[in-house]
Amino acid sequence: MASRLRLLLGKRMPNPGPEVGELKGEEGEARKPVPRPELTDLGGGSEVVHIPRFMDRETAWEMFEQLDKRIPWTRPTIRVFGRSAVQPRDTCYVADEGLTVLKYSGYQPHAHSWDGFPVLKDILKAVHEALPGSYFNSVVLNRYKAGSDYVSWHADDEPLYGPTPEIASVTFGCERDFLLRKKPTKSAASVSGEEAARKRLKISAPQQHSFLLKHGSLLVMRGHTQRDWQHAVPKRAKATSQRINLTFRRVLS
Ligand SMILES: O=C(O)CCC(=O)C(=O)O
Ligand SMILES: [Fe+2]
Repeated sequence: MASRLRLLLGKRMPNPGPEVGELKGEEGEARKPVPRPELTDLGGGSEVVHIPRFMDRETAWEMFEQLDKRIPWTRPTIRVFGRSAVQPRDTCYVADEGLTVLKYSGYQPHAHSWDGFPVLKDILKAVHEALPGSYFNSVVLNRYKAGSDYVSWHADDEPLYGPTPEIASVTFGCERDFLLRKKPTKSAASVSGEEAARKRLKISAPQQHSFLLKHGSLLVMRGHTQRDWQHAVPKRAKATSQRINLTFRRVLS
């Protein structure tokens, strides 16, 4: 499967070329559209790259099946605002040996070895090929059983990823909205009392961006995105089937 994926990915890489549909063959006939990365500059040194057709649908479904069946999914109890709660999605963690341990919301996931999961090695390889110069050594996996599963607003800003983490997110199965919102600035967060009430009226709603993450897509967050922005996959009543998402990260040594 790895070589098939490589072939598919070899055609699409991130030199912004002409728009889809603009390409012409030698005699001027339209050639097959080339899916190109869509870059969103969030400002302040944060950016998002979205490649909706990173993988072809069929390969992505094969991977979905393997991930669904083979990954040792768990639904751990975590701590949110001082309270225990069952995480509203299944999860798993795979990482190189010897890395600093990951801990979030009072939960320290067991770091499984890549060796048990050839499908993850294939996907990691494809991500590395699609993003020359990037390097990932761990992956957080999430499985959303239906639209009632979600991930709430957060940033993946744990110190083990350093000040400017790059996070590459690959999606399989049911499409879901992925939202980004700007963290409140210090000046807006520190105003209080009456003045705050007055000022609050003038403070505009945080900047937001929304991406529809489809089956076989890749979304990359870079630069200061984790420092300055939060992201979420909210509940969606219309999402009736399973979604699996992999976020590849680099733990610094
Ligand atoms: O499921 C997604 O698209 C995002 C998951 C996520 O943000 C995370 O695992 O930190
Ligand atoms: Fe995240």
